[in-house]
Amino acid sequence: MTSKSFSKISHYPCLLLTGGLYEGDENKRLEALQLAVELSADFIDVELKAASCLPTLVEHMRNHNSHGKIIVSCYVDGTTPPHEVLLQLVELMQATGADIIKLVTLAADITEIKRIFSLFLYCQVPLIAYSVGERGLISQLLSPKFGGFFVYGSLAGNPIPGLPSLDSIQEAYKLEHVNADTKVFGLISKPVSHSRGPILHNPSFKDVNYNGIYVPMFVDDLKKFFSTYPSPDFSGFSVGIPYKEEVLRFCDEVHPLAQSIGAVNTIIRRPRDGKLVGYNTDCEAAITAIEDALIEHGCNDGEASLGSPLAGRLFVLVGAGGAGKALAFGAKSRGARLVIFDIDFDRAKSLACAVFGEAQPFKELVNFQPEKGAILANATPVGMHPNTDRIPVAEATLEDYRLVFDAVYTPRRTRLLNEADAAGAITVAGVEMFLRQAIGQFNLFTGLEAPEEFMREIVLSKF
Ligand SMILES: O=C1C[C@@](O)(C(=O)O)C[C@@H](O)[C@@H]1O
Repeated sequence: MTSKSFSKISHYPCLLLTGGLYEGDENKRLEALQLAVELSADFIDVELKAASCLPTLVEHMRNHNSHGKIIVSCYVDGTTPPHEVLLQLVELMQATGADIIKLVTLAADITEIKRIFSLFLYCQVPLIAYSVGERGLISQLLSPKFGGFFVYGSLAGNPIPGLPSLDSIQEAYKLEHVNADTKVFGLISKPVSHSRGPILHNPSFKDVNYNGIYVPMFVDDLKKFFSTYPSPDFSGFSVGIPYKEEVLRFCDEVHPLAQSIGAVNTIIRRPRDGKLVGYNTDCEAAITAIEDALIEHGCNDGEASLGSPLAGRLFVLVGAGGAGKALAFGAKSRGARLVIFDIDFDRAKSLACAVFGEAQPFKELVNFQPEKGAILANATPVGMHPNTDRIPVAEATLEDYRLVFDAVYTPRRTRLLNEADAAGAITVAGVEMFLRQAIGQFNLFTGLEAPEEFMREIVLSKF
């Protein structure tokens, strides 16, 4: 059976079974493994390619009264093979007599990971299975939920794409608490590794004793993603760049505020019917952060009697994408007057039209001189890590703004905020919006009240 299934597998065109990086002599390899036995190793990892040495190794273990376990491992080069091929490979590895088997693939798309998760149902010995690469990260982070035997992490100072760091396994993801009942939440974005969401949401779940995990999901194709992971295990999502607008099409229902904004940053899978319901928590997050800062600085004069310190003020918005739309609708709802700039003038015009504002060509931004007391809001990624020396407006124009807000939150203090500060403006950092939108998401994800002080503490100490 073994040789037959091996020949079937090796005929799969993309399946190259590599034997790790070892290129030396097989006897030397066996000697090293035997030495591991003599040193009382708990686990001894043997490449599938070298599995013919197992009888000798097992004999050696018996002679040394070893209680170590043998892991037979295999790295599949290329993209994750089809389900049947993976199953045959698992069978082949089981047939070596391994105590534990370990299968590693390279994920070209996050949807491939479903095939990895399904292996845990079939394998008769403990299984370690994961995909490396940024798109494969959930295979490791969710493996304790689906039945994986071990999670591998990379050492500090030596990051490996797709392997979580050992620190994050404990500190951020708290994988020791993940089990079959854990509800999965994730940030759908591309790129995704910049997000601080996991550092904030996971400890907050723990703080209120909620059995959930929040993971980065590098998604290339929304349609494929939602059709591959329709299970109630995947209970909710944050939505990041570039998907906040496109994702509306995949929601069964959209909250009226998100619908009028035309952008969703939060999705809940409604437990009673499995429907995906979209919300926007960015809007209130950004606008209340700006309002609170104005009030704190005594700027609730003039038309503030209308209910908001933004009422009647000029609100200059740079960027008319997902975050920009949320800011524009929020500012409009508070009675501000909007001027909108976007590199795509048509996009600026259509947003301006929706909020009864004015669109101006992007090239005018460098010379745009606002009236005194205006608000400037950056909703573009300009200035975001790693391009931290960039600034979306000319510095000379900053002195007339009363308040400058930057939606970018990595770094915490952007060049725009530093320059605005120097020019005497009140500044509101993107982390404040990030924190508030996350609090809104937490409430929707869990149905519980978010531990706001605890979350603020994390933002202050870890961001
Ligand atoms: O814009 C953001 C930031 C975010 O995408 C992140 O990077 O964690 C998460 C989203 O919920 C939020 O709307």
